[in-house]
Amino acid sequence: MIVRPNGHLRGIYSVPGDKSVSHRSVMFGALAKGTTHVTNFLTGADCLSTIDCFRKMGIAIEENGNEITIHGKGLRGLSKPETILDVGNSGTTTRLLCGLLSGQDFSATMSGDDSLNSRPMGRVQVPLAQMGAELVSLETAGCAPLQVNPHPLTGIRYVSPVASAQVKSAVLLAGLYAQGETTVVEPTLSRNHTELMLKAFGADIAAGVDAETGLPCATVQPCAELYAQDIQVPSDISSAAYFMAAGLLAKDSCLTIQNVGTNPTRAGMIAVCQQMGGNVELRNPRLAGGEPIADIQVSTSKLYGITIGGDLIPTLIDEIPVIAVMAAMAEGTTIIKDAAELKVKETNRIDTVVSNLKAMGADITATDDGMIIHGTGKLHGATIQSHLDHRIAMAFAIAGLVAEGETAIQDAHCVDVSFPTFFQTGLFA
Ligand SMILES: O=C(O)C1=C[C@@H](OP(=O)(O)O)[C@@H](O)[C@H](O)C1
Ligand SMILES: C=C(OP(=O)(O)O)C(=O)O
Repeated sequence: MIVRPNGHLRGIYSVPGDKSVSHRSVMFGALAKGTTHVTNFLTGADCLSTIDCFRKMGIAIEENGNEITIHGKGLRGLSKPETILDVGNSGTTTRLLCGLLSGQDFSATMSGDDSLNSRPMGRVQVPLAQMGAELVSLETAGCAPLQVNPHPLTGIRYVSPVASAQVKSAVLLAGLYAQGETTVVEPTLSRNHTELMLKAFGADIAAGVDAETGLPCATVQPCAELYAQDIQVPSDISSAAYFMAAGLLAKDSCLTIQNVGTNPTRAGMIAVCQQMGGNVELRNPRLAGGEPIADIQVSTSKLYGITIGGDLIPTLIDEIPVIAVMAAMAEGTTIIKDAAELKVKETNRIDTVVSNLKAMGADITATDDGMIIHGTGKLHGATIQSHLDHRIAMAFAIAGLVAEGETAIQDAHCVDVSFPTFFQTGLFA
């Protein structure tokens, strides 16, 4: 994909449904009694992998554009898949399924693409094994392909070393099937869609502060049954982030992104844009399907470097590649720290952001847990290696909009994972 400079970005844009909520709508809908209708479902490759896995476990799912209907079979209604479950590129599918499959009375095997099969699964294997689960890495220890064998589960209190919603969700989902209650404590609060949605589906689940550590925690009780819900998926703030960056950076621009989910565990991008000096306004804030949403208006702004770390990181972890692009175009130094989790995404995003921004002329250095960017306010076109990482392809397409000359994004089709229509949205000339 060749991207050329573009400006005067004006008007109202829509981005697809939230990836995290879309995955969970299929999973919880499949485990619920009754029929779950979902609107604004993300039809990206990752969520289609989740649909495919549940079809292989006997769940009927109808697709009609971005509306889907899931004919749930109840908490113990899944059947043994006849083939390997193909989890594609999706870490969320894999790790949440690790928890959920641990509670079934059949064996199942999951495998994904090269990127997925090299990502760490020990982070869910360890707590799930403490619950009694049996998850066997078939090729490389701590990685998929993974076979999950049936075994009775006991509730645990797990103090997670990482703020990861995927780890938290895997343990809580296994907890639905365990004897006794299950608590997950995390170092800082990660996205809480599992807690909110499981509660809506009828689970006995509560979030709070752990008395012993003072850290965020969630506790789930063993569950008899979940019940079908209608779900309106908010538009994905992680996808809206590219439009926010484009609207702030491109010349003479003022654009609005509609119906974006602004759940505080996801909304760090808004705070960062404002702290960098960006004109960002939330219009018409309201609730849709239990989640806060708003229309986000941004306009061309002079940006300044800031320090981003601590509790903010889990609320914008997937947006860091595009935040790094904003930092390169800003005045002053941006320090991104406490973000070592970037190393275990679809690529090592510290490396892929740093090497690609360097190729575009930025002054950027990798650190152990993030990066330091000395903003120069300019970038030049280059050939960008996406390494098949959708966030890298999209972040650098935005860089290409404001760089001098042409930018070529290699393997740009990988945007399909979370935003299939990205290059047709009107941002690109
Ligand atoms: O739970 C989820 O839906 C997700 C959690 C995050 O991963 P971690 O929980 O591993 O940080 C995020 O990067 C991913 O895109 C989606
Ligand atoms: C990290 C991501 O997703 P996952 O972990 O589900 O592959 C992402 O979408 O940026």
